[in-house]
Amino acid sequence: MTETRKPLIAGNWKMNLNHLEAIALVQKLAFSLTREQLEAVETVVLPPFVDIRSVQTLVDGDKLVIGFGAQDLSAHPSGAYTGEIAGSMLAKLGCSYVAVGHSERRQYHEEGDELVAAKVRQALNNGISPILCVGEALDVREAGDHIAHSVSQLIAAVDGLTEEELAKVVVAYEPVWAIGTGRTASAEDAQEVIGALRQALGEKFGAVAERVRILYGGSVKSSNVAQIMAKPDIDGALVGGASLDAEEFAKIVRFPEHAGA
Ligand SMILES: O=C[C@H](O)COP(=O)(O)O
Repeated sequence: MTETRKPLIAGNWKMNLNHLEAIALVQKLAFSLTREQLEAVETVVLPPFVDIRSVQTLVDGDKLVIGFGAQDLSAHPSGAYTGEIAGSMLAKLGCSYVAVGHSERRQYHEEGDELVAAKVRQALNNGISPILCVGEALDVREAGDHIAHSVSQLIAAVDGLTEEELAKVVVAYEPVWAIGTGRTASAEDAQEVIGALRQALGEKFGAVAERVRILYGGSVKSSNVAQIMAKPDIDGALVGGASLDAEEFAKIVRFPEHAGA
């Protein structure tokens, strides 16, 4: 974490919580966090598509300083793509962020680098910041190829962007072996890869790389977030399981207060 990039904690709910449960969780979150805490650490939830309208109504109605977004979007702007959701639809709902290339999409829906790049493009075309997920599976890490693999996924997805567009992208390094397993990468392991991602962006795009926020994701909890956030290139966390519990998620957002505890 550095002074120049605002910390971002994003909760990816995955396929959990209906729209009523979504309202309850966001309300609890708003009660648990002060305006100062929410201004110090950008706090975002990524609910399932069907919850977004309800979350938008609550956030707008109560003027909450909580952002929201989606977990995926179509690579196409509109048309005959049954079941897909366009970036323009998410923008109309007030989404600020959308996860792109999550390993669960790459693994279960066979999303490759080309599709992920097209989704990044659609997000940016609609004024939404993609949270671009990259990261290696266990076999790749054991072979020692984790940096090359993650850098390659990153560069494939941002190739062709302008510097101004890149500045709006959020990157999330999520080693697949740490997702939902309770096995967190050490802060040093996360910094190693995230530092390499920033360096690769610097080599390709120049100084704007210092403005890009790069998050860590994979079994982040209130008990480990502070040590992860202490690393210089890590600007936040993409939280899965722990974001489904409002109190635990609020504790993660309050990481500056329990740093060193
Ligand atoms: O998008 C979030 C990540 O996949 C991390 O999930 P997790 O915190 O449940 O390990």
